[in-house]
Amino acid sequence: MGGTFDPIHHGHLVAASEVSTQFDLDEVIFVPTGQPYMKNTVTSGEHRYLMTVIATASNPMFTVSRVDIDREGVTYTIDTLRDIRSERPDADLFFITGADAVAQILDWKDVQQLWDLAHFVAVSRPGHDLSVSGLPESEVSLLEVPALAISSTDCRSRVGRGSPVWYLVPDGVVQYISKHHLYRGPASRDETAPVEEPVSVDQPVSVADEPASAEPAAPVGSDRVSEIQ
Ligand SMILES: Nc1ncnc2c1ncn2[C@@H]1O[C@H](COP(=O)(O)OP(=O)(O)OP(=O)(O)O)[C@@H](O)[C@H]1O
Ligand SMILES: O=C(O)c1ccc[n+]([C@@H]2O[C@H](COP(=O)([O-])O)[C@@H](O)[C@H]2O)c1
Repeated sequence: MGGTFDPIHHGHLVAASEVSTQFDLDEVIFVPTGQPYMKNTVTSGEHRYLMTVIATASNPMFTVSRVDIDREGVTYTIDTLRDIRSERPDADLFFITGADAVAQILDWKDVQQLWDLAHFVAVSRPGHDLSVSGLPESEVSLLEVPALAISSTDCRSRVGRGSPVWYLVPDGVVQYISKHHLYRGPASRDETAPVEEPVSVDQPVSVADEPASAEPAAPVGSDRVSEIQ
């Protein structure tokens, strides 16, 4: 599953879990993009990679690949799939994508060659039509997944204006965002969103200031999570 993951949220995780079950996958590899195509990334690849590691650590079937963040230049899925293929020459590869992303797929780089490298699974997403016309049925499967109206844009915007992101993203990711002061600057805010309490860049933001009773216990995770946090 490729994505900017800025930050990774439960919409990504539920989609991956559903596809994994429905298609009887052995592993789901989350691949954070390097420099995403036509998208302004506000957070470094390393932060996005580590948040993805934290979010997936409790599921032994979930792994995270650095192939895109370690490759220079714009990330294209053709390169992602070639790299993953060279690491796993005998695997049947599936590429998981959401309804919004798959709507653009016919414009992706070398799209005809993409079909040879993987089978694509497009999942439903609130606010986006999954019945995209023109997609080759033999190459792209469509799957309805539980509807979670969560987006990374909204998560960044919420942090920027001091609203909680608990339960939208995994607990460890909330803690990582707070500890590393992510998404506090003006560039992270969605100017169309209602501003509840404007915060200045210097002002502490409330993700770290939830009432003690609202603070969940430390997330389940492996040693690598406590090391990187
Ligand atoms: N809530 C969701 N339900 C289903 N699929 C999703 C959901 N959120 C994201 N996806 C899919 O996951 C992949 C990675 O998404 P991405 O990292 O760009 O997150 P995003 O929430 O769309 O981010 P942003 O708001 O910054 O555009 C894309 O294929 C996207 O369509
Ligand atoms: O290959 C392309 O031309 C291409 C163009 C746009 C997006 N993608 C991939 O689609 C995935 C989801 O992208 P995004 O921007 O929604 O996070 C991610 O893995 C991107 O690298 C790929």
